[in-house]
Amino acid sequence: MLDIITDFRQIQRCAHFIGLPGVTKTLQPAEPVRIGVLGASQLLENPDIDAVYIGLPNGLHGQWARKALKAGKHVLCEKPFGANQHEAAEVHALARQAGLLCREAFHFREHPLAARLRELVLGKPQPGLSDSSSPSPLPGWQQPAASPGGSQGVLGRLQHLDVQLLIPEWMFGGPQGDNIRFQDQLAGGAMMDGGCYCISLLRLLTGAEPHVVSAEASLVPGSQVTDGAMTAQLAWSDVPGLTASFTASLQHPGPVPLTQLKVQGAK
Ligand SMILES: NC(=O)C1=CN([C@@H]2O[C@H](COP(=O)(O)OP(=O)(O)OC[C@H]3O[C@@H](n4cnc5c(N)ncnc54)[C@H](OP(=O)(O)O)[C@@H]3O)[C@@H](O)[C@H]2O)C=CC1
Ligand SMILES: O=C1OC[C@@H](O)[C@H](O)[C@H]1O
Repeated sequence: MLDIITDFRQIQRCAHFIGLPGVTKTLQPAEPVRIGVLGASQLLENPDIDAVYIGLPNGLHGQWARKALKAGKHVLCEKPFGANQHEAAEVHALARQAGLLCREAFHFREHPLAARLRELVLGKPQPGLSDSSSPSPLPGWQQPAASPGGSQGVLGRLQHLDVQLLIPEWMFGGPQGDNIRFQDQLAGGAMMDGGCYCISLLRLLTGAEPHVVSAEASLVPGSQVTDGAMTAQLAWSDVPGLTASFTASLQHPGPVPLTQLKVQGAK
């Protein structure tokens, strides 16, 4: 968050940071950033504000992204930027229609490590905000490449990728607690929390859209929809021979988080 504000300070039109009660009071940036505290609706009505960051629980992303876009604001929204496919498509369409940027906060995609990984695995540079030559009406938005078949990294033709994002139960208090990650009505669950990173990474490293072959969720006690862990097998219909798997968990028994990527190529 502070990095984002620091960046905003380089841009004249974003010199003022205005936020919600309880958020801004902990920040003490140097002049000339001016801090104000407004309610959310006032914030969206303010013509001096160009962009908003939505750091709410998952189940509220869609409705606030819609409100912000309708108010003419660019949006940086926490991941996942919709609670379901319908909501994500609606927000995406709204942003395109309005010619506004709506960016999902997968910041790992902007790190040099991600660029290097993509170069190694796919042999292609990374699309993204850094590509200022993009003619897209939404800066930084690009169609994923149709297929990774034509391009190869150091491992040769890609065969299988496996991603693990395992968070120990103690970190968020487990399903008995009140963390947003375990709330049905806030679109919680391991798939929504960590699984979306796994899919995002797989899309980044292959440049193509996977589909689900099979998936197995372990639901948290008392819920019909919130998964404590999710394992899935994926494939790519336009890339024969390429498969992937991932596991996202909020109930990892280990003492520390585990994030791991394994890539198998033909070489
Ligand atoms: N990109 C990244 O690296 C990270 C992304 N995230 C994402 O950020 C989002 C928020 O996660 P996190 O910060 O842990 O969440 P928090 O539980 O800390 O809540 C964040 C904010 O949402 C408000 N809020 C919480 N519950 C409700 C509710 N029921 N109704 C209205 N407002 C509510 C909180 O207000 P109050 O304080 O007043 O309760 C708080 O301001 C999630 O989508 C998560 O996936 C999270 C961590 C890292
Ligand atoms: O970056 C993150 O790491 C831990 C997750 O639970 C969190 O929501 C996520 O965004």
